[in-house]
Amino acid sequence: MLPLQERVPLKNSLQRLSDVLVLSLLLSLLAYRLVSLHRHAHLWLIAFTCESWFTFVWLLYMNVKWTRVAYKTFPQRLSKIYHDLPAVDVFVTTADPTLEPPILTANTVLSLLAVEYPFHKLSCYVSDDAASPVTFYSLVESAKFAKLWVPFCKKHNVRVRAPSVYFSTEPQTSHSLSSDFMREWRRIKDEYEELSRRIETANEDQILSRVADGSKDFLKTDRRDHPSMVKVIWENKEGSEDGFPHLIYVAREKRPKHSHHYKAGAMNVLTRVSAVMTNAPFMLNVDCDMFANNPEVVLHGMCLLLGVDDEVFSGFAQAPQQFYGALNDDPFGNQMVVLSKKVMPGFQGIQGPFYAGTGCFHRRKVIYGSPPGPRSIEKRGNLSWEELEMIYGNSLEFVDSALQITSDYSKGLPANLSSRVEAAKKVAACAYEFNTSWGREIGWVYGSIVEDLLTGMRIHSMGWRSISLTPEPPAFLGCAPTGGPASLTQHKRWATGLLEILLSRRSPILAVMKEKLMFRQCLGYMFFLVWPPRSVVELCYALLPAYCILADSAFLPKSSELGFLVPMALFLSYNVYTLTEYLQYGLSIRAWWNNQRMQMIYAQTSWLLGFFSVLLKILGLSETIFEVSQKDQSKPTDLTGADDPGRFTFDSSLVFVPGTAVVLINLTALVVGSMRVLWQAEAGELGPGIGEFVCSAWVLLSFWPFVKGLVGRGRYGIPWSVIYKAAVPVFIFLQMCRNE
Ligand SMILES: O=c1ccn([C@@H]2O[C@H](COP(=O)(O)OP(=O)(O)O[C@H]3O[C@H](CO)[C@@H](O)[C@H](O)[C@H]3O)[C@@H](O)[C@H]2O)c(=O)[nH]1
Ligand SMILES: [Mn+2]
Repeated sequence: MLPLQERVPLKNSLQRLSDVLVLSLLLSLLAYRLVSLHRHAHLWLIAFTCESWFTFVWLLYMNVKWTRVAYKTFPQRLSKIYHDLPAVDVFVTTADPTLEPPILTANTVLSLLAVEYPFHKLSCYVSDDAASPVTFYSLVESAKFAKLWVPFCKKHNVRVRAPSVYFSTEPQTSHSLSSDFMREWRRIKDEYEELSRRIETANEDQILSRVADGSKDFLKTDRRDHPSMVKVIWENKEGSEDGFPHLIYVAREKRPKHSHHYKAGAMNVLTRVSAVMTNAPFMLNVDCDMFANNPEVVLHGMCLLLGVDDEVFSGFAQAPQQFYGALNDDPFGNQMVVLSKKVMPGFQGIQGPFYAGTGCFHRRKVIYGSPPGPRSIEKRGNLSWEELEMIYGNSLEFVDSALQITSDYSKGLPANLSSRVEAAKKVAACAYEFNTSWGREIGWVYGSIVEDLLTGMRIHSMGWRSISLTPEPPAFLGCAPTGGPASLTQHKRWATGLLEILLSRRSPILAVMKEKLMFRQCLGYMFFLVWPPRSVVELCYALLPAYCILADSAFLPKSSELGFLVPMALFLSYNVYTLTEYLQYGLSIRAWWNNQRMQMIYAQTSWLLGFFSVLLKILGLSETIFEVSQKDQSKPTDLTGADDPGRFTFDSSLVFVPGTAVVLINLTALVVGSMRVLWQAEAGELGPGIGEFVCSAWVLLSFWPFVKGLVGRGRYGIPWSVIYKAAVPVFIFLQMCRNE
């Protein structure tokens, strides 16, 4: 029997050699500092501490990349082996109709309804945390359009099944001969344009008065205070020949007094609602902006989940996050190309990729806490009702569905969805999870706003491995945030959530000791989890050169000394090495530079704020919140020259304060330093040398968007309120330099 998947170890020798080269230079630098420590003051010690930390982070990064593996999948073999493919429940989450335009969600849903898979085996559930009638309306309208769209895609084997993307270009020439096709294409395009016009112009009042069917529940809904709503928008009746998957709208109950756990809470509700309605053994989850870019994506996913000798190897199958309509040269350093090409395969060589929150196929039983191996045929059936209720909550329908899943025995899908709506509403209620295992041993794990990493880590800690889904063309494509505020806020949220994980009782350090998390996988997770503390070290190191210039001292050897060669070689080889990584994947030098400098900016602004927000949480002064990213639909072509989408923008958020301070300090240092060089012919023995000046200039160059922000206008300029706030730390810093 032909295998459904193939494991491909990737060649690594050159990369390992370069990794070791950089590591040995780091170690040489540390050694040099140690032997010359006696000659220098406390600055040498600070530098040594920071550099030890960088060496540690480099080791973490090396560990992740050391053994890289990829998987190939062969979906065309699937139908020869399985006559009856398993059911898959598909989840889409949305939370805010202004930040996440409903037309985007509609496109994601349409792309999923049209995938190549037996359609009576798929059901699509949309969770709307805004309980927005506009989102509901747009799904109702999309379902009508799907009646044309899905058959069209299947008949003509359309490659990209998100209509907005498909219709953004003319059809490929192979079709253009047939006038029938062109007529149909135009008709459907017109229909789509009409659909998007209606969705984009829809306003709440209008909808509430127009859509009589099903929208009356939305009257008087406050998004923070309403009962649960579950609406079957489209039920794919048994036996129909050409149809498309079920489409169900879910808005979980929200009450101001009850914590709703953001996305993790939404995922748990989707898990339960789908369990009582269709109970598929597999689940696929995507964010509202992540459309299915490869129509065979579910088949590829099944190759990884079904095609393994032992299920333990694929607890879940994760596709890397990739982006659509991305700006040229990655100006905000968030397209994650190197991450998905280097780091994902690296994790694959250990215990498997981390769960990234979107583009992931899960085994339902894993989400329910079943361990791998023969023990997974669990005896939960022998538990008493009270015990089951303590685990799963008090819904008979849900417990029944969960027992089927954990015993690997499914009765199949219930015939009539509408009859399950009441049960579904019950499991979508706020109070359902009280005194149950939800959010701990069952479902998406609570306690961090980076719920994805945390949940994936729990799965790895149970001993499961995961597997990466990398079909060609890419499985899913989404939107990367653009502009300063959105990009920095996203990183701030991540840093906050990562520190929450690091400090929680689910920290990987504990999991490696007490559970089945592999040691190298733990180090892999640590590579991300150390972001927030890393911010402090990076900020400190970035201020060292300016400090030395202002206080007339040095933290680097003089250019005349032999020791100078070590940091210089390190600086050059590190940059050349990372640059070749970018060139290797066909990215530009600019993309490399943008990523280098954004990395520095994120570290010293977003991660730093993330670090402090967790401190405030620990002190009980504030809660951490999930700030949803703005999804931009604008394509680079829509924009005129006047409005450059790649240009860094600002607002009055606190996240801009540390960056502004860093820039002001380095500007002052460079001005003061150059004046001193001009006036004072002899440089002091202990004063700053070329090294300090280059480093300070390098920091300034990395923060160039902020330098431009100091003189920019409107949203391209740093607001005065931010500059005033930044002036305080700048002033303190300058005082410290003088007291030296
Ligand atoms: O209360 C909430 C908040 C968010 N979301 C959804 O969560 C998804 C991700 O939100 P987004 O603002 O796009 O965050 P990103 O930073 O782009 O998301 C990445 O990081 C998140 C963790 O911080 C993961 O949940 C995501 O899957 C992952 O793509 C979106 O579909 C939202 O609609 C909810 O359903 N409820
Ligand atoms: Mn997103």
